Amino acid sequence: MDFELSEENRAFRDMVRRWVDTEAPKAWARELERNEHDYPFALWDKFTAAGFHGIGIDEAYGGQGGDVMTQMILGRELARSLGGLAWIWGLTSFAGGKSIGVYGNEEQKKRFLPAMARGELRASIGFTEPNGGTDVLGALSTTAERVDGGWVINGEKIWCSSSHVADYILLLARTDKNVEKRHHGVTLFFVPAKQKGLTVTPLPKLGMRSIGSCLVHIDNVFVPDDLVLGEPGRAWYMLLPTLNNERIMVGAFCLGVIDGVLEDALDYMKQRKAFGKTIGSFQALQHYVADIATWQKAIELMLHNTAWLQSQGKDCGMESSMLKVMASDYAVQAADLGIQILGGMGYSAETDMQRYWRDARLWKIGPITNEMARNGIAERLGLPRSF
Ligand SMILES: CC(C)(COP(=O)(O)OP(=O)(O)OC[C@H]1O[C@@H](n2cnc3c(N)ncnc32)[C@H](O)[C@@H]1OP(=O)(O)O)[C@@H](O)C(=O)NCCC(=O)NCCSC(=O)CCS(=O)O
Repeated sequence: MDFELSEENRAFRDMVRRWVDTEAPKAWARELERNEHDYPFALWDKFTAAGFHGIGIDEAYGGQGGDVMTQMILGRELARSLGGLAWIWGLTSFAGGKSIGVYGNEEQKKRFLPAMARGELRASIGFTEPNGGTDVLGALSTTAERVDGGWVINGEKIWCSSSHVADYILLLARTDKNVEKRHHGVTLFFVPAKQKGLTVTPLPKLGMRSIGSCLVHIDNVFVPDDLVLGEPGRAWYMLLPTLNNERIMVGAFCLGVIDGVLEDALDYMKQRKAFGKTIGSFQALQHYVADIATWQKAIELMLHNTAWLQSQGKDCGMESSMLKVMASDYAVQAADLGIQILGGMGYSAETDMQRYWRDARLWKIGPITNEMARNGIAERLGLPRSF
């Protein structure tokens, strides 16, 4: 059994780590995150220059190639400094590159993937609705009605990150109400985000401030047939690998946050003095960092295993939920301890612990609440459905 990354993956990780330290250091990330109303285009452009938007996109379509493992390495390394702003890269990679790459037809791949790889097309997600949250299917009231040459969509979506600057929204809508099960009769559309009938309103929130999470109101929006992804009515089955992929990506981001917390906590403990000693000699604080390092190791192993399962096309529904739950719970706990270790400076906007805490807190809620993810795990263990 080999627990090491391949030589190629190690070289990629080291390259990204160097890139992050020079091009996207923590102090810059702090500034970018703080500016609630300014989407960080400069960061997007740096990702473009580095070729990161092409990671996970097949070379035949202008991408850099790479599988889920490569994406996880990139996600983790970016989040070490950028925290939740790593989603600026991840969103288009997940909602765009991954989705079109997996269930787009040849014409859609040729049309969209090269532009994404070049950083010329931003994608956003429209799954969740205001009255449902995690209960994405139960709350799905956005409908698409068949018309000549396409569909007319009506409804409302919420928490659509970066929709205000997106070119396309990957949108889930009900196209058939007469179905046996509620996950039947739903369809995925790649909706142009700037078109008439779409109203996008950014919502202020606790973390990842500059990313702009939006309410999207959809009023009689026409979408032509060539922007339907996959087979109409069967979107849920297509989506499952991507939903699991998103949970794995969240695991990678949480691990990156833990890396950043541990690095900053150790630096501080080695230089800060109190009661005539460096605080790193205090046993209570040593226990804190020992716990953080233990969580880091456990999540790393789970992340690699789950990403590997998905890269092999194996079922990872339970593992991706387990990873997401454990990684987000521990990332928040780690950042909380990080604040404690830095004391007043941990609470200060001049250091990163508070930013890591605010960003990681989201991942206990989204893309699926940890409570619902645990319900799913229990169900897979053979227990009756609890909701
Ligand atoms: C919580 C839910 C799983 C509950 O779903 P339902 O009760 O409505 O449906 P189920 O009967 O449980 O499942 C239907 C069908 O799918 C299979 N399934 C479900 N989950 C998985 C999985 N993880 N991996 C593989 N297969 C799965 C299940 O076995 C059933 O299959 P059969 O028909 O029996 O064969 C669901 O509502 C859920 O997952 N909710 C979370 C949704 C989510 O992840 N949303 C993403 C939000 S991201 C967003 O909004 C944008 C954020 S951004 O930053 O812009």
